[in-house]
Amino acid sequence: MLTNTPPTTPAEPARRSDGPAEQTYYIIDFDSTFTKVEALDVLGEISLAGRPERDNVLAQIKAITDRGMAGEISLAQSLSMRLELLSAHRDHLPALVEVLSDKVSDSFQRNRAFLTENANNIYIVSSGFREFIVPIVTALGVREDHVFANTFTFDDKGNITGCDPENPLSKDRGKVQLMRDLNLDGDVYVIGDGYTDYEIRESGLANKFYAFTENVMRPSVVEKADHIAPSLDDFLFDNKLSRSQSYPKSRIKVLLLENVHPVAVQLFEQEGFNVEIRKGALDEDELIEAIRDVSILGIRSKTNVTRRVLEHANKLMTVGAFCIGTNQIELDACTERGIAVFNAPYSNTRSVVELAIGEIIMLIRGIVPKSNAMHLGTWDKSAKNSYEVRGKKLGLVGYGNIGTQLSVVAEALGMEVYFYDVVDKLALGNARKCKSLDELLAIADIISLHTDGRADNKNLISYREFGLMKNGVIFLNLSRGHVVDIPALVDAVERGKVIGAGIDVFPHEPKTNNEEFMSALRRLPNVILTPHIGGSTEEAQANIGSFVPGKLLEYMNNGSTYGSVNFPELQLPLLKGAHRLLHIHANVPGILAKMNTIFANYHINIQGQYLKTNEHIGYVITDISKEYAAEVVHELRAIDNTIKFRLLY
Ligand SMILES: NC(=O)c1ccc[n+]([C@@H]2O[C@H](COP(=O)([O-])OP(=O)(O)OC[C@H]3O[C@@H](n4cnc5c(N)ncnc54)[C@H](O)[C@@H]3O)[C@@H](O)[C@H]2O)c1
Ligand SMILES: O=C(O)[C@H](O)COP(=O)(O)O
Repeated sequence: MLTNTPPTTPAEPARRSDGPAEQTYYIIDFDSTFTKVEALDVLGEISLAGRPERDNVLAQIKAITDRGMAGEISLAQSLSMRLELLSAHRDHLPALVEVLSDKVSDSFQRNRAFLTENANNIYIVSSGFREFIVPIVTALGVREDHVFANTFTFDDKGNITGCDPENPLSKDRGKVQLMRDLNLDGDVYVIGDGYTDYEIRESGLANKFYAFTENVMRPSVVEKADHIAPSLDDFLFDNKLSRSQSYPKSRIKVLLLENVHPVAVQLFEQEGFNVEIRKGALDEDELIEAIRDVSILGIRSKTNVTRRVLEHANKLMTVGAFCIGTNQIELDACTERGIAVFNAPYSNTRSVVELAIGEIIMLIRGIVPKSNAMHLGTWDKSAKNSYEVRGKKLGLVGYGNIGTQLSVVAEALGMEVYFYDVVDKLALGNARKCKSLDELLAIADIISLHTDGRADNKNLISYREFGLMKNGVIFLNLSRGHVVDIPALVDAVERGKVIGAGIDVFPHEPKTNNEEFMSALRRLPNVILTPHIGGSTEEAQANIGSFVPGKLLEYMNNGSTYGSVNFPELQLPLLKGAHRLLHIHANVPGILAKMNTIFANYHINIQGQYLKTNEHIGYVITDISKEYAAEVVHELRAIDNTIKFRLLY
């Protein structure tokens, strides 16, 4: 006997645009498929809260779940073992439903329309329990009488004692039995993460089994599947069903290098992208190998995205520098290929400023040699060559985001600030502008570099520049390694021209933490060496980890390029009730006219159109009504000088 009544008449045909068969039924599992979690694990967390044995019991419950899902123990065994451990009560169920309603799989949340539009053809078949499944799935449009699951048994005090033994779903191969009883007339597609879902296909009662891997990937299940569905979008795309994503994001690869913050990984995964992470940087050849099928690349300061790399990056649409500097990316080559580049221009500014201030104080007091000596047992209490920063002249080379913020904080400590920038910048507070680099170098007691990493800045500070500085100057470089000529700095330190230096960036930096740092600066006195950590604070990395994906996702989902370092900047309205055509082309005359001629020829109603160009490319976004001939897209792609074309809906 079934715990709920199967429909007595065949389900009505669903309203689908262009589905695979006349009558197709979708059989969907609940735990770890419809929701991200196993409900009995969550019930255990609730029912065992506050008990000393909680963690131990929860681990046992999870292990039993996994063994059951992988087909290692029978379903009946798995159910009864877990229920016995749970100590759950009827009163725990509302809390369970509340937790589960927040744990609906992201791709199911996104595709509610599929669930409601096809409600007559969708069945939930689960070894879970109706008591929590029905409220969750019906809220998203599934019919209550299409939910087939177990039911709990309770004692007279309301404790959960087990499950109704009459229900076929409580038994081994229960889903197979249920599908036999349902006797659906048409194609049957099963979507699930467990072995019991595959059993339906194995028994010949389904045409296809889709292993759903958005939440868990079970190798023993995946190897049996007709298809692997990393998300519901992927399943819908595969079956040409209406869906929320024009192209399933699970088929779009994101490669994140250099240990970017986990929040970034989470943001891309939440959106359904296929994310690969690597801890270190890659050299050119390694990146060429890794980038072939990548659409979104995330790097930090050590991965060079060269023209040669880009020649192998046929799918690449956008690059995110999870840092401030973009000198490691060949921006012109990206632009020519229609690849939009974004960075995080302010997220670690404060961290660099704080390190600079800290180092200035440490260096001017000679703390590093004093501390080193103390570690060797030497007590050298003296004020010689130890100074306050108050009243000292701080010279900033580069007065951008970091330079200006350092200027403000340094003034608060009583320093006199001088700056030199190639661009005419507004002086903040009492800071004084210098007319030339030479003027600044001659005036300052402490010199700190904050220029960007453009190629022209190579060896900006070399023998001549050190020669212009005061004797006994303090020197900091937290900008880019190539800005300082290292042999000249070594010479200046050895001659006592520079009596203290703080260096965070180097012309050659190790790719990973396992490589040795090689530099002529090693072992020089009163020189603080740090491994390019100016921006490496928890706060900065978390800020960058959410800021940059925000930009990349806006570009991918909406086409907006606001904040791009190489694309014409456009902040676009959200796409509603239209299809959005994104056309990137070389900036030559007449492209917009050609596009609009195509729209006119096909009588297309334009809902909105936006154009922006820079010296290299033009970017045209056109929102059009949903009904149009497929040839329109082909013709737009074929316009001369088209670099890239994308369709969003
Ligand atoms: N050490 C780290 O971990 C770390 C962290 C963040 C940023 N950075 C680096 O710090 C530097 C500054 O960052 P920002 O955010 O202030 O950049 P920014 O672009 O806001 O400012 C750079 C300024 O330097 C000026 N400039 C360029 N070349 C110059 C020159 N030759 N002489 C004088 N001025 C020149 C520019 O006009 C600009 O005003 C960048 O190189 C960035 O990559 C390092
Ligand atoms: O450009 C930057 O923001 C800094 O150089 C920091 O780079 P990182 O992310 O590689 O530490």
